[in-house]
Amino acid sequence: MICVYGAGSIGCYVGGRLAAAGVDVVFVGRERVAGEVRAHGLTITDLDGAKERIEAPRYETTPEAAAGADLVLVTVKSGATAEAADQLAPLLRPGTPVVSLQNGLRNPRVLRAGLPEAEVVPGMVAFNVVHQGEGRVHRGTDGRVEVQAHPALDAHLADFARAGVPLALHEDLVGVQAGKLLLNLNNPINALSGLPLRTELSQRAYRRVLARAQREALDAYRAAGIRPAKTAGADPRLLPVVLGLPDALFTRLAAAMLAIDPHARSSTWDDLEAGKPTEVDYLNGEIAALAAEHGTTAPVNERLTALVHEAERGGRRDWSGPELLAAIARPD
Ligand SMILES: NC(=O)C1=CN([C@@H]2O[C@H](COP(=O)(O)OP(=O)(O)OC[C@H]3O[C@@H](n4cnc5c(N)ncnc54)[C@H](OP(=O)(O)O)[C@@H]3O)[C@@H](O)[C@H]2O)C=CC1
Ligand SMILES: CC(C)(CO)C(=O)C(=O)O
Repeated sequence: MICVYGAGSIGCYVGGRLAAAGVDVVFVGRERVAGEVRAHGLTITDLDGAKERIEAPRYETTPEAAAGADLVLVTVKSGATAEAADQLAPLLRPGTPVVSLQNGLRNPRVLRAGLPEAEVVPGMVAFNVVHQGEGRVHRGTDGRVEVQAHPALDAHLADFARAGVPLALHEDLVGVQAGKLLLNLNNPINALSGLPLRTELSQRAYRRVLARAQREALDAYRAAGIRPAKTAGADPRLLPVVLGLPDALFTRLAAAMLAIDPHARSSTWDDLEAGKPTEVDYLNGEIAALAAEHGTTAPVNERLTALVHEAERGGRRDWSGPELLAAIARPD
């Protein structure tokens, strides 16, 4: 049995694809989602027009449903990882593979600390998923599920491939996570803009904010000896340059970056919209922390983190690009 622990957008999508392919999946999550799934089943769609239905998925709301799982996919937001590990620790057999399918850099470390007897495997989801209510989850971009190669996963690879969510294996995921984080530095910008991702990224002023956040991240990575992998098909060092191009040129040269469902938004926007704390401390906040650890600073990422915390407390979520560009240039 595969357990999806923290089944929201990503968990329902990946677990739903597996369940639709006949894999034995148990979803563990909140009553809010369980109620939807009980009433409507689970419907999985994507930007290519695919649609799958799971009439009666097994969606449970207590940790005990994870007991004895052969594989656990952790899909809680980063702030809930330590709690998830504490809940899973007494329930899993030693050696159970536990894959973190989360953004940021530090979740695998947190899981290892809380689950010393499990085989924790770093992973990452490169595509966007929107939870549309009534048990519907929609993949709004292309992208793969990336994981670190581990023998404990071998028995499951065929299931993921058959389900249409093949695991892309890497010898070392740190560079892949660091590359993905460069894209996730856009999460607060998107959330603060109040716009869908495609509309936001089509505007140069927002992209210039992102480019600045990425330059700080690249400096912090260099100081920390982290080599980010190719991201969105590009050398990470070129990303800020491409983002800074005028709109007409960007639209032509970086069409792949705009191949996003017109309604898709960042998971940080989802959290603000739902009135929940965001993951920003594990995204832009992680870059600020990494910079500080290595004796430099990342003021743009610090400022974006602070603005998202203000938004969590009811602050503005309708920043225009030029306003945001001015705000990151200004000290607090
Ligand atoms: N959504 C997206 O497009 C993408 C997201 N990601 C990453 O994937 C990860 C998951 O994101 P996403 O699916 O959007 O998050 P969601 O908030 O949609 O889903 C996580 C779910 O887990 C629940 N949860 C939290 N703690 C527990 C617990 N201890 N036991 C059971 N359930 C729990 C949450 O409930 P509650 O909210 O009540 O705490 C929530 O329903 C994040 O790291 C995110 O950054 C990566 C790529 C794209
Ligand atoms: C796919 C992407 C980059 C979309 O913003 C994401 O990871 C998120 O929303 O958290």
